[in-house]
Amino acid sequence: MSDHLGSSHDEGELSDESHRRSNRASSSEEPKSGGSNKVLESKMRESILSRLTKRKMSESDDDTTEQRFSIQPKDQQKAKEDRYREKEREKKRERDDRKGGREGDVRQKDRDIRGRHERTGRDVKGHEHRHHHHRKHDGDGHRNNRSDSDRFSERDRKRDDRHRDRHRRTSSPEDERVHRSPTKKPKQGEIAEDTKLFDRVLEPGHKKKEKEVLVVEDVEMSPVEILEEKEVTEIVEFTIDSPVGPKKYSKFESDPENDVIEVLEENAHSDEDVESDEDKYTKTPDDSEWEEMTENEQRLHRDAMKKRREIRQKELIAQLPTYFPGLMGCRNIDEYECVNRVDEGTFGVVYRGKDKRTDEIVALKRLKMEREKEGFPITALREINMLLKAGNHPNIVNVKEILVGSNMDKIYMAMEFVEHDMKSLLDTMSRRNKRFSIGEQKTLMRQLLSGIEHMHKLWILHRDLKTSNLLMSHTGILKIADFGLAREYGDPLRKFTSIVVTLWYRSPELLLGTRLYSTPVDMWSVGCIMAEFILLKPLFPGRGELEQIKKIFMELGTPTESIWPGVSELDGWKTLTFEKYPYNQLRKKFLAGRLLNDTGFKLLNGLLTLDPKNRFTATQALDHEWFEEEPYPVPPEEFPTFPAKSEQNKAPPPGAKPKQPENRMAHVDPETAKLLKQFDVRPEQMKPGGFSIKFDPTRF
Ligand SMILES: Nc1ncnc2c1ncn2[C@@H]1O[C@H](COP(=O)(O)OP(=O)(O)OP(=O)(O)O)[C@@H](O)[C@H]1O
Repeated sequence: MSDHLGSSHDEGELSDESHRRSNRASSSEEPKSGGSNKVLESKMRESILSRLTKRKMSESDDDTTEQRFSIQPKDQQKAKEDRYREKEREKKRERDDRKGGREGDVRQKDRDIRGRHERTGRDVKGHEHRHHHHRKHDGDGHRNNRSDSDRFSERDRKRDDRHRDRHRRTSSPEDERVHRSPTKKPKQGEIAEDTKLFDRVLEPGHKKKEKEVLVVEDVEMSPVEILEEKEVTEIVEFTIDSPVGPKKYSKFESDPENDVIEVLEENAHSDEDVESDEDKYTKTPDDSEWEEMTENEQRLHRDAMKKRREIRQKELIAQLPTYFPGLMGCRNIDEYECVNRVDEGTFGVVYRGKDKRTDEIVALKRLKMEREKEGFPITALREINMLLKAGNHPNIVNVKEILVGSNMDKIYMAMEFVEHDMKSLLDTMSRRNKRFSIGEQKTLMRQLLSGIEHMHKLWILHRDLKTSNLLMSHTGILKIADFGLAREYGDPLRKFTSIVVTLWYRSPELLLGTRLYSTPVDMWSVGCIMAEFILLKPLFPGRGELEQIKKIFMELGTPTESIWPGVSELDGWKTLTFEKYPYNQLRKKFLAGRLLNDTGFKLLNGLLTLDPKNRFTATQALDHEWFEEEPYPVPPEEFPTFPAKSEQNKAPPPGAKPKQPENRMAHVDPETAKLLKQFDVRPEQMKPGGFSIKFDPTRF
């Protein structure tokens, strides 16, 4: 052997040189003829032999350690194969010994096989080749050793020791890190390399390492070479256990559990310096190994698998996203039937709807979304938010739910339906030359102030109080609606826009451009509304901001620093010059006390105070003596009832024949007709009482 190696070594040096030359030739020059090909072939052969020799010299004198090249002397190859067969038989006998009862059969089988081969003159190469292939693919040898150290033959141990020494000499520190099991100490009779296959699987950098695998040019696969080759780093296939049995993953397949397994294995062993008996069984055996195991080993494996499954379960649970149980889904608008359209304001269309489940009548306000390009409009969000916050009061309209339409740009707010809006009511009364009694005025004012006091206590500014945003039920209950401009305010005040509140109800400080304002802006509006309750028409119907402020100063007098400290600091005051109007002409508007007595006027004056700091708060107004004197506020239920405009387009009584329904439908465009049908609105409901139900399919 050493002779052979020595000569090979010499040859190898020469071969190396010729190999280099042949490489240059093959890379830069095309072979000119068949003769040169032969020369190249022989040079390559020499080169290979030289590499083989070098390797053998540097690594070991054991012929079984260098097995990757099949170009070997035939007798040497034969000798190896014989040794391999013998060793296999030995192992088989050991296994059979353990199995006891099966010993005789196996030996007989072994004899049979040997006899058969002798008879046929064939060696067991085919079989061994398959076996080698199998081993290469699943790291069988490693697992056999790991699962039962007794299976090591004396020879195996010696060889592994040699191999370990060699590996230590040749491998880089990084390789050592990769090959050494970070969590296990090798047991006596068990070598560290035994764990390396799975260590590589579990090693976070193993995939990277795979790329560094030495490519072995096997011209002819030898069964011996792979058995002995402990340095094979290419993991072609590995297994993970599952409750239904081992599962195989090719390295080329995506392994969904791979990452988890890595973590689990690390976790499972990180705090264990000493390998416990159980650890040996955490690696899943393949089918044949499983069959070879004793019952006890199988039980230990099952326990270990169970433990691993539990850890894996915990890991997976820890990866689940946070669940937010507070969010409820919205019902669809289909759950309601549209009875009729009530009105359209600046921010939305309001419909009268009926809950199909409960028959409850509600107001469905469709929030305007179409101008919103990015996400849910902030105005709609504010309105929902503020109403949900403040709506739990008898004088604030109550929101029942939020509904979605056919898509996300159709959002509806279902509110309690309130039959009248104050503006329409006042118009009707004015037309009919009717007025609220003083008791009724007091009732209305007390309800309004009560709702506002509640709102302000919640730090909410309405910022759009006006008669059209006040609703009145058949039972005389006033409700504040339309929180589309409502905002939460704080202390200290934040700057808000001054372009809020419908002009006629806008306070002088807003008109003069202040951005630091608070509840007094609402109280000014309340003063305007109180006057409108009495007069049945707006108090300051300006046609523009300038006219609006002028009208106010004409009635209440142009303020000075002594009347309103700080007025001269306001932007509007600085830029405009106002005519000096004499102090407070308002009383004249109320027919010198016939429409409002002195006490009532004091309240009105307190609300319409120019200086916001001196303006009445809702609580001050509620405590005003006007409410304490006669005539007292009337109970709401004694309020007169009025025909509600929003209900005027009722369906005729059941059984009544619709007048020319076909003709009416004929004038409706197909889309509107479809909607009418969908929302159960009969054609005769379309134009009653001067009301026109105009469905806009693009909006609803
Ligand atoms: N809960 C309700 N019950 C009955 N009718 C209602 C209800 N809410 C609103 N309405 C009617 O719809 C009209 C418009 O409603 P709302 O004021 O909320 O909409 P808007 O678009 O904010 O209008 P604007 O800002 O122009 O006043 C009201 O004037 C009232 O007639």
